[in-house]
Amino acid sequence: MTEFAHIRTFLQGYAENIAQVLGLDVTILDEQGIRVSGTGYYQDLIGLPAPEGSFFRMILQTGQPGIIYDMKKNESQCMSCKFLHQCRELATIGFPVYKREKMVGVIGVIGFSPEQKEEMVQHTEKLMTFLQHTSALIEHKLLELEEERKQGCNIQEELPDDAGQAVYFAQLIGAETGLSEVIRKAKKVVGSISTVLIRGESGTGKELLARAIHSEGNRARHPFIAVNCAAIPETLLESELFGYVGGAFTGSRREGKPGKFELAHQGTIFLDEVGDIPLSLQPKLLRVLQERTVDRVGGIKPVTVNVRVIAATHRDLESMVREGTFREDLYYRLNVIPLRLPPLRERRMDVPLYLQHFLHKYGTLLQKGRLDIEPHLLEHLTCYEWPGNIRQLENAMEYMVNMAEDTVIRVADLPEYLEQPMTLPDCVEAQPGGREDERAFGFGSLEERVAGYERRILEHYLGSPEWGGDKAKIAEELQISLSTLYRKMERHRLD
Ligand SMILES: Nc1ncnc2c1ncn2[C@@H]1O[C@H](COP(=O)(O)OP(=O)(O)OP(=O)(O)O)[C@@H](O)[C@H]1O
Repeated sequence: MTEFAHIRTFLQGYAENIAQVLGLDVTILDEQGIRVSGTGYYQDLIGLPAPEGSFFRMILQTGQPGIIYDMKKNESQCMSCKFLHQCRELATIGFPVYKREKMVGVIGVIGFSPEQKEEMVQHTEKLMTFLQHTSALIEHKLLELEEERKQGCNIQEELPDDAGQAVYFAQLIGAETGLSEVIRKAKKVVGSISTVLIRGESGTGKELLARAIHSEGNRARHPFIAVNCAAIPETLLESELFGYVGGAFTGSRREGKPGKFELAHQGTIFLDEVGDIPLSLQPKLLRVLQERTVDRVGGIKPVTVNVRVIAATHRDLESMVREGTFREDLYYRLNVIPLRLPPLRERRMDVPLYLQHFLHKYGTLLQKGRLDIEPHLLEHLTCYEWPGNIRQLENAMEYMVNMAEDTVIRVADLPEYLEQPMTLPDCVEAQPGGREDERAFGFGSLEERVAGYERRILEHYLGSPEWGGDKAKIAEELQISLSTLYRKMERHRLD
């Protein structure tokens, strides 16, 4: 774990304040060259490594502050940075951050416009002094944290690595379009203790929204603890959530262990997939929500916790209540502030924004530079249903950027399961600019279009109740052998 792991929220907040006051962009890298905070252009790249050979990496190697006015005229300083020729930075000043003489990161201010550059040239000395002070302040913060730990606040030691990962509403793509309504509501409750229930299909950004509510509220300095209730075996979930006292059961730690509610003290607990909490544990969760006290397994003394609860689920809790698999009282206790994240297919106008965002992200991460998507492919990706929502779209873009042979993403770079949108004439029709021949025949090479058509035929027969999934009969109807049918099904990943 790097030194900055526990102060990411602090660093991002600090970077944003500096950027606002100076009118320049700010970025901070940790000792491994990972961008832990950034504003403007660099905000999208938080969490990603800075390119090898870049100016800030050089500062991490030499430990010396540095200034560059016009990267392209200073190739020696930017060494072998793969991004040199796409670099839009006109002026950069970087300063190392130390903790007791050990370098732990680098902070920099950047100008992208000629006016910003001019400002930086005029005030180089002042900016350098300012960064020096900022670097000292970050060191002070790290030492303070170390001191707190020494004083026995060992809860911090147990926090997962991502507990401090700050997310801001402005970072959510779609914040000004398809998500504006839900974000408007969420912003109203950032400072409240009331329980929030986020609904939405898998991959719609429920955890990201929960993190933004935490990061922009008054608990941001304290932990955000995420628990996926569906991923933890039922037998362990109770002790994971509520902790246990020493010797509570065979194999338990002698000194006992705090549960996630205790770890989240003063911060936020995110109960993901809350609909999967077994009925047997629901009364205990209800008690925490009502009384804000936790009973450790095997314990007799309740522990008071000050925790904001944000829960999320893709399940239909109302039906579960009717069926008796989810307690009604718990449902009402959770559903105080309901927020719904719409699936991508309900906000197609946002899809191009996500495509561009992930193109930029993976273009940078995979050191491929600036990439574009063929215009008609962009249209068809916008048409696709994206059942896995943003997560699926992100993975697809990562695949396509890997496959791209030059600076343009083409049909040939699509993952196989995405060949489907090429055969969605309705969607093309719905798109302004969809050409008549595309509406009739899909798009891509002849082979790709025929394959798409074949897939639709197979899907129809295999899915139709009339044929009842009887492959021998379907093969006969299509006048192919059974083994050919299986081969084609495998090719199209149908089963
Ligand atoms: N609005 C958004 N802007 C940018 N990226 C997003 C957005 N929403 C989601 N993502 C990205 O999509 C992925 C899935 O998001 P997240 O884990 O928050 O979804 P989820 O609804 O909690 O999924 P699940 O229900 O499967 O746990 C993450 O990589 C996240 O960073």
